[in-house]
Amino acid sequence: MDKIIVHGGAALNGSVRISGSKNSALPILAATLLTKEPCVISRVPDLSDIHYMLTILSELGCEVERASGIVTVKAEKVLTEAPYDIVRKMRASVCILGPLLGREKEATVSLPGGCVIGDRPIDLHLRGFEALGAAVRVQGGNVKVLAPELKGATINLRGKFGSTVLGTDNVMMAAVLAEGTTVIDGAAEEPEVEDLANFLIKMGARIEGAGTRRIIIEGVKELHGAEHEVIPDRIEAGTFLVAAAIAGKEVTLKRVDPAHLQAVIEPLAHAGYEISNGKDYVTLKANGSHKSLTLETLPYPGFPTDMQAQMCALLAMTNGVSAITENVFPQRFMHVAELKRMGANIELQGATAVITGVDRLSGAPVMASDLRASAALVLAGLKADGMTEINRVYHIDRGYESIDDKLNGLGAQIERVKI
Ligand SMILES: CC(=O)N[C@H]1[C@@H](OP(=O)(O)OP(=O)(O)OC[C@H]2O[C@@H](n3ccc(=O)[nH]c3=O)[C@H](O)[C@@H]2O)O[C@H](CO)[C@@H](O)[C@@H]1O
Ligand SMILES: C=C(OP(=O)(O)O)C(=O)O
Repeated sequence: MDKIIVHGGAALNGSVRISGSKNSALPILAATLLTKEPCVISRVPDLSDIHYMLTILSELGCEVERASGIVTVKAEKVLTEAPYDIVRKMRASVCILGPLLGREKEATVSLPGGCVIGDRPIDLHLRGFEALGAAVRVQGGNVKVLAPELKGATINLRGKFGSTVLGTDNVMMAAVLAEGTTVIDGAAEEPEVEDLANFLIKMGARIEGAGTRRIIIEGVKELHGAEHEVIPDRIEAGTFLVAAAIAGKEVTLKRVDPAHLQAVIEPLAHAGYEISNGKDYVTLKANGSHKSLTLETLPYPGFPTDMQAQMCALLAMTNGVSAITENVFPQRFMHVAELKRMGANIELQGATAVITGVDRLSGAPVMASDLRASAALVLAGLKADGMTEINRVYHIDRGYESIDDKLNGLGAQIERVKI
């Protein structure tokens, strides 16, 4: 199990290339199950979650090849039951249900449990499958979906916390091969859903409205192979923007889509950071003094829950009193106790973190508890006095491609120690 040691105080300067999106690549790889023909996906990030997804595809019988960011999958024949040992390691494995149901009319995976960011039910996914005509059975920790035939339907995927990203992906992937028209109301509007739809359209699917709250799908008889490049990872990009705000002079993110980053750029600009962008880059200059912020996480195009922990780290070192309310996963505050161990002044009031900025944090041994919490600790360590030692780094490797090398390329002083 590796650990990361961040030596605080080094200024970040220069440019960094952002990888392809984890949260796009995962459902897109699952979607390759929808055709017997080969699919070629490029800009696939080298992450442990991607590795798990490729292992699941192999175990289901697909031929999988991977060479420097390009993955080829040929799903000539597929099994419909995913092995528990691999599925349990990654919650996003639930998104193989939709394509298997679409193609084989049945699928079984183990039910994802909750995780440290909170309860993570899949009731909305299942509601969508049932509306398409599937029977859902939960037994022995597995969920089985089964349909003699899938028929288009009107489905509302809005739950009490808003829509569901992977639920929208799952229902869309089942509906592309259903008979007739499916209307998904209350669909998630995240760019990753639109990216998946664009891939499905290249495969021959008929989909309109992805990226809006209403997606309309006309079922087709079969899909064919296609090539697709995954969109840039807006959460990795947002994380580097916040790193630049914490410890940067001038940092440019390359190969990004600035439109996807507005919810992070706007509050940073409001706080006083100088931010400019071109078609595929964003530059942040950390001149002058910066203001505290009041933020709340919301589904896209709102401020992303996947950026909340990193923003907490920045605001912990920003003068004044800030507040962040977590609406999407109200218990997603595992980073707070660890930031407090570094000297942050943060009080949790229900789902709101009230953060009183301090001048300096001090390095400490801290524990990564989930992906974005770990990223927040690395960012805090960039400016903390002394050494921050982050344990359980496997969390960070789920979602960041070489975060240590990329930050070191900007001037950070980070070591990865193999234990
Ligand atoms: C692999 C991937 O893309 N992961 C992202 C995806 O997760 P994921 O798609 O799992 O998250 P959802 O959009 O489904 O969850 C949003 C909210 O809906 C609730 N909910 C969800 C499904 C359901 O059936 N019932 C229900 O009540 C959840 O508990 C949560 O409160 O979107 C999240 C919200 O932007 C991000 O934090 C994750 O990084
Ligand atoms: C919560 C995340 O991922 P997952 O949904 O795969 O747990 C994330 O990417 O921040």
